[in-house]
Amino acid sequence: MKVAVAGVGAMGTRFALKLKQAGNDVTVVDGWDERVAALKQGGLRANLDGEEVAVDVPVYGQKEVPHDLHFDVVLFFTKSMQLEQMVKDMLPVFDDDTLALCLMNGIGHEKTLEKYLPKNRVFLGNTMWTAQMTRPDHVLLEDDGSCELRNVEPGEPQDRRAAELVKTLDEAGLKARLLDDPRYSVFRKGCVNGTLNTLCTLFECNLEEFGKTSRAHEMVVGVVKEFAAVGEKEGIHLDVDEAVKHVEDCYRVIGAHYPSMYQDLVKNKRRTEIDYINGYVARHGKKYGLATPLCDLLTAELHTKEELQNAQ
Ligand SMILES: NC(=O)C1=CN([C@@H]2O[C@H](COP(=O)(O)OP(=O)(O)OC[C@H]3O[C@@H](n4cnc5c(N)ncnc54)[C@H](OP(=O)(O)O)[C@@H]3O)[C@@H](O)[C@H]2O)C=CC1
Ligand SMILES: CC(C)(CO)C(=O)C(=O)O
Repeated sequence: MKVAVAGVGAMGTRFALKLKQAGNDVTVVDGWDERVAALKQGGLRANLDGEEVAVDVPVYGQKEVPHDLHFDVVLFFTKSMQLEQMVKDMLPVFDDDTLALCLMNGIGHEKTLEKYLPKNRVFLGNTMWTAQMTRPDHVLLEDDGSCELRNVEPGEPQDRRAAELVKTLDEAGLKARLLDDPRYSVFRKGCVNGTLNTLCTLFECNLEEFGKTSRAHEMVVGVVKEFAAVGEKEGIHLDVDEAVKHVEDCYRVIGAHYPSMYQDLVKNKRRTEIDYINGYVARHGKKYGLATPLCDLLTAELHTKEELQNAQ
């Protein structure tokens, strides 16, 4: 499959590397100049499950992608606030049959994609893999994970193409699964990020350390209930007990991981994706007349921490 990975930080590198190693034709695109220069010089370099690997792929800066390239799929892995600009910059390479796949954290990304692309070419999901930039030229890829996706609009040929995408990702060792409802999956993943990313960033700890604290369960249940209430208004009937279990399973499966939001703010002094996670629930709760006190407070606290850290 001909794949462009648009946004090749930590997670984009995991997907690009694995897809390339499995024999796909992979091109990478990024907007961070230092990263692009490092990729052009040394390729995709990572510690992948304890082994140092370096793989050469075509690399383009976000503003210099040749318009005559063709891809079967563009896989978006920017930060949420960078997605819209990346979609606009990648539009010239979209042919009539190019698919857009977004597995990023955050709720509502399909709306951004649908502003620029026909709905039947928008594919959505999420990933439970972990990844971390160690330097602009190197990524750490450890832990077990998975990913899941589906076309947002049911029908052919997109149902068939979703199955093809899942097969390609799965054959690359990315443990892919075809979803029934991608928006359900995004809300369910939102529960993981709205609890673990946000709270581990505030408390500056990893998942396992947070999970061992005495009030962790109470906080997780409270936040998940707010995601479920907003989801309900948007036609998503989240199973709260199952979503809480999904969150709490992370303490065991990827306990040593510091969530991507922690990496952004605590490690790199970067702005976070909070407005697309708890912030989404807080904003939409207001719109639907629902009280979401925990998400309101967590969003305000994260922004305050960004301000105190002078995050860029
Ligand atoms: N990492 C993880 O474990 C997981 C990540 N995800 C999701 O995947 C998507 C992509 O995230 P991820 O791969 O973690 O992103 P990264 O943290 O690797 O970075 C993405 C962008 O942030 C900027 N940036 C990051 N670090 C630095 C730095 N040290 N100095 C300067 N700029 C920096 C760059 O963009 P620019 O310079 O243009 O601002 C870069 O292209 C997100 O939606 C995330 O939530 C999902 C599951 C797990
Ligand atoms: C790996 C996981 C699930 C941890 O919350 C994540 O999505 C992240 O780090 O952003």
